[in-house]
Amino acid sequence: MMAKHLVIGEISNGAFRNVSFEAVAAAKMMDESAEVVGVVLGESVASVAEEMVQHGADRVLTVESEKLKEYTPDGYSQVLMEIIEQEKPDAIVMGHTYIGRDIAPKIASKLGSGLVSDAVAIEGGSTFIRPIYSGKAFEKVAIEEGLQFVTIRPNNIPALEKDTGKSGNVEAFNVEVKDLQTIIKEVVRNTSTGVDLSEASIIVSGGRGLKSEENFKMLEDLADVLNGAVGASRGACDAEYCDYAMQIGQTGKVVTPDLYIAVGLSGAIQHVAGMSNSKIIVAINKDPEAEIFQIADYGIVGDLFDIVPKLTEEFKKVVVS
Ligand SMILES: Cc1cc2nc3c(=O)[nH]c(=O)nc-3n(C[C@H](O)[C@H](O)[C@H](O)COP(=O)(O)OP(=O)(O)OC[C@H]3O[C@@H](n4cnc5c(N)ncnc54)[C@H](O)[C@@H]3O)c2cc1C
Repeated sequence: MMAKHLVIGEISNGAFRNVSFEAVAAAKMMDESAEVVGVVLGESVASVAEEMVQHGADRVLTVESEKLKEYTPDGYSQVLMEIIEQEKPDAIVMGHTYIGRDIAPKIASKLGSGLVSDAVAIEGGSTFIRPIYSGKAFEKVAIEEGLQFVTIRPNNIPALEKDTGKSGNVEAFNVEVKDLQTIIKEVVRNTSTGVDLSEASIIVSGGRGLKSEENFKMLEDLADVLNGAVGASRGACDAEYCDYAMQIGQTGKVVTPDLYIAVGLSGAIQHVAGMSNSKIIVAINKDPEAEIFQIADYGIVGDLFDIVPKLTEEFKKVVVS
């Protein structure tokens, strides 16, 4: 019998987070012949749900309710449990985002299943590779029987190419959302650029070497040219040069962009824990002994106040936006 893989999509600001499509690709990698069923919860999500089909899902179930406008653990777990009970999937895949990190263990415990969290690659369909010890090592976890429940780290498993010719196969799943124990009254979004840090393919990250909040603008200019996002070390956040929402590291966000440009930050172990799996790391630091150079693919030793504006100007000449 054909296996069924449920992929829980995520909407942010009215559009899918890219990890939703990466999760569809992961579900296919786990079993190419499986039926992949997308799930989207939210207030008015039916209009965008088709995009999951265009990225490889066979069909998509939507649940629309004012109560699901913002993520709440009780609202989501109640609805997802009903869908899981009805659909009886062989696997569940979702992003290792703040929602995935919160809801996946709750649902796994309700189902009495295991959970592989934060997978960055899949081998042979049922062996998952995940970082351990703050990214210093990787472990392989094989699921031998029962439900395969996995969260995947954004930006690691490539999404399938979008086929805009595909359409249909979006169904409303009827479920009454019970009264919530948590009511979200307001969401204050505090990000420096339009690009989501955890999904950005290019990140320009600054440290205490920037010396002031005004100087951080320099990084925004560089990030804008590259269509990237701006991140920071905790040193920069503690010094109030930028908001803690931008902190990368052990106690901040974990990122895996294609390009990470570390500017005026020393490369403390707690910072490296959040960015060492970036595909290419470029470090700019005036101290040739700075630890960041030990993990950098390319290093520029010099004064960031000279180098960053020059880089921005040079990239402006070659980057076609
Ligand atoms: C429990 C715990 C959790 C932590 N979690 C995190 C975390 O999640 N993320 C994190 O980042 N940190 C974290 N830290 C803090 C971490 O240990 C470091 O203190 C912090 O990362 C240092 O920030 P920094 O590199 O910006 O500052 P510094 O270490 O002060 O480095 C500044 C760098 O800028 C360079 N510089 C100065 N001026 C210039 C210039 N003009 N041009 C070029 N280079 C220049 C200097 O050479 C230096 O290397 C944590 C610490 C603890 C104890």
